[in-house]
Amino acid sequence: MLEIRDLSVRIGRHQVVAIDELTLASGDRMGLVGESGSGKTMTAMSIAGLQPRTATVSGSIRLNGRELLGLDPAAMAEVRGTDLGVIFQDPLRALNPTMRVGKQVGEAIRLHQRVSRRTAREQTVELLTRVGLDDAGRLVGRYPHQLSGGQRQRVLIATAIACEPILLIADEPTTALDVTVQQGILDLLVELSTEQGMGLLFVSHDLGVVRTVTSSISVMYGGHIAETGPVESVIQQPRHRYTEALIAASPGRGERAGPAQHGRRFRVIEGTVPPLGSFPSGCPFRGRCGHEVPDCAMAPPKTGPGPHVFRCWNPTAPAGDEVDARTH
Ligand SMILES: Nc1ncnc2c1ncn2[C@@H]1O[C@H](COP(=O)(O)OP(=O)(O)OP(=O)(O)O)[C@@H](O)[C@H]1O
Repeated sequence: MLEIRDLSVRIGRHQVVAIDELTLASGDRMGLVGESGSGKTMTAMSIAGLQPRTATVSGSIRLNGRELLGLDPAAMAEVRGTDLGVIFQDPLRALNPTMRVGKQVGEAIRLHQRVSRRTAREQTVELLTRVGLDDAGRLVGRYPHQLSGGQRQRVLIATAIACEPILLIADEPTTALDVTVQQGILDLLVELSTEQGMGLLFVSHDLGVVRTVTSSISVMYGGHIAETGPVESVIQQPRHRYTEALIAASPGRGERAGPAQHGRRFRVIEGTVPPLGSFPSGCPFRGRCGHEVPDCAMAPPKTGPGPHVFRCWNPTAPAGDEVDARTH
């Protein structure tokens, strides 16, 4: 459904994206992960034709066989109103502050279907209810600033899926939201993708979040794709040194951070190990910490030889080692 080949994005003399190949099958959900500045957003924006004016994009981006690169802005806007939906981190910026939310969603519906304003209004309420907004009938009359962050993101999702796109690009859609509403939005994206057979390209720096949403991961590093694969095999057996470092930097080895880890215990052990990448994947201290859990979350060191301090998630750790995960 999405086929990217030889994609290059340059800003001035600086090449910020260089992707040989990236593909997504119909209805699949892929996470695009990587540290800040690795080129995730620039890749996502280039697919949607929303890259900065100063950027030069070349190569090939095909959506359902149709080449997107080279389309004029009007044609690209039409693609965004039909086959492609886009949602961003900051819904307040993406929504029109001067227009009631009902009208914004209604316009997105009317872009796609020739229906009367009245029908569009009815469909708007249905759509807002579908994205989990209770009392949609009342919310339609509000302006974006009169909604909470979570409600705004749901409105933006409703706008993006109004045209029943075949691909939804979601760039850090929950990063700006309170942790208590994040999971609801993530669940909604998975649900919509499954129900509508909609592909999802989910951009995030947070492996834990990606793990709960997507089935595959592409790891970006310095504008390149370092590796691609099913989400669990990339996390459990990273092939690229950079992926290992990204996992190490992620709390609980890709597990969700925040309340989900609250109350879990870990032991801190120290030791010297060879430089990153030169020991086999898995825990170099397996056995020494006194437990053998199947998914030992021992994180490899970030760089160089030790000594390194390891945090070992260990559900059977003795009472004395109990630590609140959130404070570490
Ligand atoms: N408008 C811009 N003008 C010039 N350079 C830019 C612009 N936007 C991004 N860049 C550069 O392009 C590179 C890739 O940026 P991009 O925003 O795609 O990274 P990212 O992986 O999405 O990071 P983050 O997670 O912080 O959003 C970086 O080197 C960044 O400095």
